[in-house]
Amino acid sequence: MTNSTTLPPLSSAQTAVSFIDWLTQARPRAVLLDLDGTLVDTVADFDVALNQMLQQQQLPAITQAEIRQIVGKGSVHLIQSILAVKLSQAGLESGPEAVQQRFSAAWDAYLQTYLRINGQYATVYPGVTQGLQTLHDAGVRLAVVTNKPLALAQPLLKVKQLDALVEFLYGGDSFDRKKPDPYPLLQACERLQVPPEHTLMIGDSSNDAAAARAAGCGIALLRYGYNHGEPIDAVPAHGHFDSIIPIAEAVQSSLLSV
Ligand SMILES: O=C(O)COP(=O)(O)O
Ligand SMILES: [Mg+2]
Repeated sequence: MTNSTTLPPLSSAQTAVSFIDWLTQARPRAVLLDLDGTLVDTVADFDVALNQMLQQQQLPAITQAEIRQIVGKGSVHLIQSILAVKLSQAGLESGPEAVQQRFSAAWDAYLQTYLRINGQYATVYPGVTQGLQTLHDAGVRLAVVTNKPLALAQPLLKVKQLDALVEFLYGGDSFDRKKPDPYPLLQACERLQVPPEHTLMIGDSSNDAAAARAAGCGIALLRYGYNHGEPIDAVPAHGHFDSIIPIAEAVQSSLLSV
């Protein structure tokens, strides 16, 4: 079997065929959804919370383009990476010890601001509400599996009125392991009582793809998200899409066909 990292990039035409093939055979009864870069464009919220923290730390500001490259591996990774980059840009010691020294104060400042503004500047991507409604109406079970901490992810889903369509949410701190580890996806499948081979993960990054692949789930990737600043079409998946709507419609059709 070919290793995922050695698979060549798939063209859109190839992935469209392989997605239909996967759907025909899997007829998915559950869909797991990533949050940042998939359901909600959260970069503008991150912008406010991170720059408030950096100002307090007397470090250089961060741009939204830089944020898009770092989001997706959880908040601890986010703060640590940004402290290292900005300490270095300021010409200060930026090794792990220097980062660790500032981490606690930076984390507190970041969370305090984020909790206050959560969802105010972030926007739900076009097609998300309609796509989730289509899946919900087709009887597909929905859950969110994000690397964002629960304390931020839960209120965000509520404020964006996406919580009614989703049965539950696992955050980056729900378990000891987070994506790209398959563990949170496997836990979600177990709770939904749908086996991974009948479950589709919809995400925006190589993290989501790796977790889904290791769990044995199908994987559909969205091109509008972050993917750590790398081109998403180079990440092997069952399909690459510009909106959740065609994904939801294809899932719905696979369940209707005999
Ligand atoms: O790292 C984060 O905070 C967000 O990650 P997500 O893309 O898994 O929602
Ligand atoms: Mg994401």
